[in-house]
Amino acid sequence: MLHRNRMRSPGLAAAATFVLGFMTTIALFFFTFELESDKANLDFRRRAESYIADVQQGLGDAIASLQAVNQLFAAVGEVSREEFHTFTLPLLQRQPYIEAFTYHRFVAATERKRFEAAMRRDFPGFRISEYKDRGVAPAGPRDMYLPTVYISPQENNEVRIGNDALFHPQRAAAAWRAVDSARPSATGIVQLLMADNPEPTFFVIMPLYRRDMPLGSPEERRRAMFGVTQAVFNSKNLVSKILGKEALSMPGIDISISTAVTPEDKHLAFQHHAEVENPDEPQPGFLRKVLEPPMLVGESFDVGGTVWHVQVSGSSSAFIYSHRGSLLVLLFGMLVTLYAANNRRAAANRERKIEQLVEQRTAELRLTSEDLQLRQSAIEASANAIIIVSARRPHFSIEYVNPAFEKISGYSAEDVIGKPFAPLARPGDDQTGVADLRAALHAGTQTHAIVSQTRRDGSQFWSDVYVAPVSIHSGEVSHFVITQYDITEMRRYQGELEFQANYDLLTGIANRNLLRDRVTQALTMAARHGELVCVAFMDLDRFKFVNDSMGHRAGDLVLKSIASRLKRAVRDTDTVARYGGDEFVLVLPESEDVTESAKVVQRVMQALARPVPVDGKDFFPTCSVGIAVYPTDGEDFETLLTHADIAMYSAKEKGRNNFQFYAPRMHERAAKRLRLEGDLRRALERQELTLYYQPQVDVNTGRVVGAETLIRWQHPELGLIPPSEFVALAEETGLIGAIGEWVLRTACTQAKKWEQAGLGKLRIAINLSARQFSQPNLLRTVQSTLAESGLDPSNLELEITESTVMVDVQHTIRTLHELKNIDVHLSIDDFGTGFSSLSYLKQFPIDVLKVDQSFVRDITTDADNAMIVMSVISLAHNLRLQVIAEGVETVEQFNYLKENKCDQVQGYYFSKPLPADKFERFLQQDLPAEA
Ligand SMILES: Nc1nc2c(ncn2[C@@H]2O[C@@H]3COP(=O)(O)O[C@H]4[C@@H](O)[C@H](n5cnc6c(=O)[nH]c(N)nc65)O[C@@H]4COP(=O)(O)O[C@H]3[C@H]2O)c(=O)[nH]1
Repeated sequence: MLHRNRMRSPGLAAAATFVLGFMTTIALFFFTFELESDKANLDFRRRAESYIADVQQGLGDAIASLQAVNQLFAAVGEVSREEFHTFTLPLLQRQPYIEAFTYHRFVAATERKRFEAAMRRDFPGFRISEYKDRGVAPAGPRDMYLPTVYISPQENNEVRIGNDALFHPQRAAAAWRAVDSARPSATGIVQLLMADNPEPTFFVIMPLYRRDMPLGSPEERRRAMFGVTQAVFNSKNLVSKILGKEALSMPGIDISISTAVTPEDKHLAFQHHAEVENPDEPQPGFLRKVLEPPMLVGESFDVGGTVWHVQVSGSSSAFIYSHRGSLLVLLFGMLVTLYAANNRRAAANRERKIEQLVEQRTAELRLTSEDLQLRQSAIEASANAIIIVSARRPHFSIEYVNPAFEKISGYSAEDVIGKPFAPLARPGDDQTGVADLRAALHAGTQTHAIVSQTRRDGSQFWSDVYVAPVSIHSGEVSHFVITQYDITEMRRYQGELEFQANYDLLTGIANRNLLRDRVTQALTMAARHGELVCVAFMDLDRFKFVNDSMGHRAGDLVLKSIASRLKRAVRDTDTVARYGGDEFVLVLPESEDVTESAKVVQRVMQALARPVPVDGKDFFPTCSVGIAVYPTDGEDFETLLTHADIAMYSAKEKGRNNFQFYAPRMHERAAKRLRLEGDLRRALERQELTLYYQPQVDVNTGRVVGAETLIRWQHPELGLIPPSEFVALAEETGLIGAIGEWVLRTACTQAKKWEQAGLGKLRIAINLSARQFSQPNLLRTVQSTLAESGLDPSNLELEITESTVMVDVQHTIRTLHELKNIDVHLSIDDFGTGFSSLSYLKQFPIDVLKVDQSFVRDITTDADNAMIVMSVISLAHNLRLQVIAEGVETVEQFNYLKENKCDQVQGYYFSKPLPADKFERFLQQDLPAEA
């Protein structure tokens, strides 16, 4: 990957392209350069050779002209000066590079004078001369002279006439060489002795021989010689004219011509340097020097016995001119290279960006793919139903459902794909939620609604439906994601919670919360319409006994039954509420007067009074009712309820099973009761409770056989309080448990003391409350107390009221048997007031029936009561039970009981209940106790 990235580096790619392009360009450049060089060389060589040929030709032509002059002399013999001029002047015009043609005659020293004399005819003062000190002087003496006779053009050259050619060594040499060889002979470049401007000059000399003389050898030729013709050339002009302006203006071409008579005697005949095209141009650098190898063509040829060497060389200007193509190639190549490199870099950049983009997209796609898989899995795994519906297809048809949908609705994906979303498809569905969903789908907005739906099996379920619009590409909504939360359970639970918050779970009627609401509502309405509202507080009489002795299940049954009776007994507009335990509240709104409300309450009480069958036996519920009326007894819920409660206690105090309207005075009693309750809690520890004992007398012997223990409360402020004022309170508050144990312990201990004191074996009777009797630890408590006190169990009698034993007969039988098993005496108290049946009585392992004092009270005046007492005594005896009558106050009562075989009696007739010490004295003084 790293390697690939490196290859994709735009810089490297560009560099590689540049190097490749550069090398190609350089190769092309060199290739083109080579071609150009070859061509330039070729051109140069051709041109140079052409120049050399021209020079050679020109020199040849010049010599040919001289030969023509020489031929004139050969042909004519003696040539006059005019003929010479006539002949040579056209030649000079035609070949301007020839400076002059001359004719010279060999003049021996002997002939000098004659010759000079002859010449003076045309040229006065003529003398054979020579150059000396930049001037002309008569020639010095020598054997042979070769003076100029004719010179063409003569004008301006007359001074040269008579000049001895042999005076000049090079010319002399050339003259003798020409004579000896009979060929034209050229001097090398010589310096004209007379010329102000020392131009490079050379002479070509041709010999003239006398006719008809042998010329076979140099000697013969010397003998035949009489003169020479000579052409004077200005080599610079000569070459310039031969080559012409065109050649000499050729840039980059240097021409150099030198002549040499001998290799040592070499002179420059012509020198041409190419013109510098732009003198300001910098001099060629190293590269140019390397690239511009010198081009050189040189050739030597013979001109009249002189070696002419022509050398043509190429210069830089010729190079630049020649290598324009390769430079263009180089320039163009470099431009193309740079362009290509730049393009490559841009392309590499683009490639890299594309690759990066592709990699990024690939990574994104991978992530997206993983992300999609995760989301798909999440959707599949979701516990909630997820449905995707099309926003474009008609009826918002379903495109996808997840497994949770299938599980919740019972429909498979195949069932619903392509079909409309069910709640929307159900015609006539007037649920508000469905309407909201439809509206949201049509509007392309999100919403949430709770709707009821039908499962495949037809069952209903509730779902919280969320609709969210989704757009895949454009901003247009393409789909909706519908999420369904099955809230059936939650709603049920919510319903339950709401129900629990407002209704009593056991009975299903209103609880305190709802009661408060209903009362508050009723009060608001009543205040608006000037009506009354009655609040009736009902407390079941003796229900706690039912609950404690028969168990909670039985108690619950009773409460349910009571609640349904109450519901049925009132109007729909009335409220029946369970306030707690066995307390119920009736709210009777829109009452016009209290009499009407009182009638309703009475009707309710009657409805309640019917027996409730519980575990095969009938419970006869009664209730005590307190009524508070709005606005007289209070204007708010709390006040009305408190006052109704107080009135209810008043009803209880009035013997239960009645109703009382609240009266302000009740308040005091209620307050007292409250205070008593508080004081009673502390009474035990403050030792304010005390026991009184009432003697029980054997009817036949008249002796005290036992004592009933009756509790008293020595209140520090209220004085002695009878049990009727606090035992019920102790029952209701549960204090009876501790108080009962204290009574049992104190009484047993007291009886043992009396026994130990020699007052005889008295049987101590103790009242057991219903709550005590129903307590599971009763047997253990009795056993331990007997053990602690040391009292013989047979000396302990436990009194249980008839109503208590009848609450739960099975429990009674079981408990009584347990107590009987430990040899404790058992008696049924208040017999005749309850609803005992004979069959039950037979099952109870009891010893004594205690006739309630209400029967005894009228025994002598009320035949019915007398009859009842007689029946009870008879019944008891039949069951081998003893009978004790309580509340015996008169001798008549005693006698009647005695006549009717009552076994024992108890009452004020013998003694009121006495404190222990008094009872002890009573035993000692009034009746001798049975030893
Ligand atoms: N008018 C009249 N009354 C007579 C006569 N002889 C006895 N009495 C009263 O009759 C009640 C008999 O007790 P009970 O029926 O068991 O009725 C008792 C009993 O049910 C309950 N009680 C008393 N002490 C205790 C106790 O220690 N525990 C429990 N659970 N209840 C008790 O309180 C009730 C009332 O007790 P007391 O006020 O002591 O009233 C006693 C007694 O003082 C009479 O000749 N004429």
